[in-house]
Amino acid sequence: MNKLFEQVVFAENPLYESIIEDLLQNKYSIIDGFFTPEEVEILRNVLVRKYEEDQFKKSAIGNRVNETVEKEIRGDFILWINEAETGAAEKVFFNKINHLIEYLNRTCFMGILHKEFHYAVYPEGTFYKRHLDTFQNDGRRKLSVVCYLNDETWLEENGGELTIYVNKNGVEKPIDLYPFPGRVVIFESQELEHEVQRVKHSQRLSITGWLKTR
Ligand SMILES: O=C(O)CCC(=O)C(=O)O
Ligand SMILES: [Fe+2]
Repeated sequence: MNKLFEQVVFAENPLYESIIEDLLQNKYSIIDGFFTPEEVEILRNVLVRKYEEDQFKKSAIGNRVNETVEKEIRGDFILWINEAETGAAEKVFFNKINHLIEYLNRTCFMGILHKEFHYAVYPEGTFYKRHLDTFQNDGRRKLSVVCYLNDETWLEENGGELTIYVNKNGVEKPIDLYPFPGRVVIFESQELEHEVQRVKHSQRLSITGWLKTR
């Protein structure tokens, strides 16, 4: 193949194409197995270690500058991840995320220029009431990305479903998604209200983040 042509030709990625299709049609996409069981286990171990080292803090409402802790609204504990200071496990995480971002920007001109991710732990009894992610004073949030790091023994009875409220022909329909390991849920931050149902047993582990425009 001639050199110039090689640069222009761009391999279509069926997984990413299905994500884009879902986002265009439904404003959300569910990708089971986005992270392999091995990747999930490594990320979970890092999360648990940092949590046990007390590196997490009580989540707050508002933006990073102007935040207040509201237990009635959300009860999770979070730790922001600095991409520049990541270990091996998080590098694998960001490689996958960056690859997806590159594809979105290239094929859909999405204009994702920034991202921010945090680990989250929802201890037993906690939840996150219905909200829109842009209420946190951040209109640049374009796509919300949630990656579940629970282990294989996670049961539906544990609760902690992510409920997203979709609107079909003017009728609201709640969709409950279980936080199974390896599952990633992506949705339009400005469009879809959602909540995390109360965790009834165990603790619910995840990485949540936002892909942001300028
Ligand atoms: O963990 C989830 O499923 C969603 C978390 C969430 O809505 C948030 O952190 O804004
Ligand atoms: Fe949210």
